[in-house]
Amino acid sequence: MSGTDPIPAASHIQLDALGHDLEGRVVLEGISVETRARRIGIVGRNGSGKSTLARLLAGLIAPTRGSLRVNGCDLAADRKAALREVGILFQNPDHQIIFPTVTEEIAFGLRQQGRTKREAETLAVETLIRFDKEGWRDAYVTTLSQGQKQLLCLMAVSAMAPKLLILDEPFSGLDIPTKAQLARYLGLYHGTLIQITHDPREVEGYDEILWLDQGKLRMHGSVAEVLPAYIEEMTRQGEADDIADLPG
Ligand SMILES: Nc1ncnc2c1ncn2[C@@H]1O[C@H](COP(=O)(O)OP(=O)(O)OP(=O)(O)O)[C@@H](O)[C@H]1O
Repeated sequence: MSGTDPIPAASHIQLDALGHDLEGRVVLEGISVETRARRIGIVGRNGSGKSTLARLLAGLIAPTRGSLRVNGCDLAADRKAALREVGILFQNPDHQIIFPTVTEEIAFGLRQQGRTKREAETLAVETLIRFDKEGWRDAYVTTLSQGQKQLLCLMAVSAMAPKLLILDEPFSGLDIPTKAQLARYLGLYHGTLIQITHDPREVEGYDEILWLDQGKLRMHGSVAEVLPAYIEEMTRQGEADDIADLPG
């Protein structure tokens, strides 16, 4: 990637007694957090509510209870603000990509932000150049590997220049070299980053960690405060056998 984005101010995230139900089940409850940290990790076991919190933070769903603001905006109510403030990368790029070619895919988000067709295409090409991928301009998405598709998603979201980027385990299915390469591209994103993971190693260098446990905020603090306690608890739970338990 050549060139870097200007460094924006850190995002202000405010969650106040946030709760969310899915199909009548409480999935998140009583989450209160205020932070301006630049690198935030959200850790927790499978089913602890991490992806639901990511979707709430991106304004893709509205909270059932409480409130959520990013840079003062209620993103679920203000679609324009959501497109300006937040980008999200999902685990499966096939759930994110909707256009047949690389340039069309990158241009789509820019069109959603209100740019003209010509502006969107110009910015899409500029983004490809910034990532040293100009050769991908007319490539068909079906010809890309999973890692390349994730890079396309990262380019598409970067083109929109969100102040907050949420990663919902986008690299979890990729091999180690592909992961490392994508992490390098990601290192050049200078906005606020929230990474969802169950693997504490992925967020070791982060500023703050939120630990979700069965839909509740178990801990919020520095890496040094939260990760050792999380690892100890995960090790303890690994020695038990709750995999057979079905939700009540
Ligand atoms: N559409 C849905 N309808 C009903 N329940 C759901 C739905 N999506 C998720 N859930 C439930 O909500 C809970 C939290 O799910 P969520 O995907 O947010 O957790 P997660 O921490 O991201 O899990 P994982 O690490 O496995 O992705 C789980 O018990 C899940 O079964």
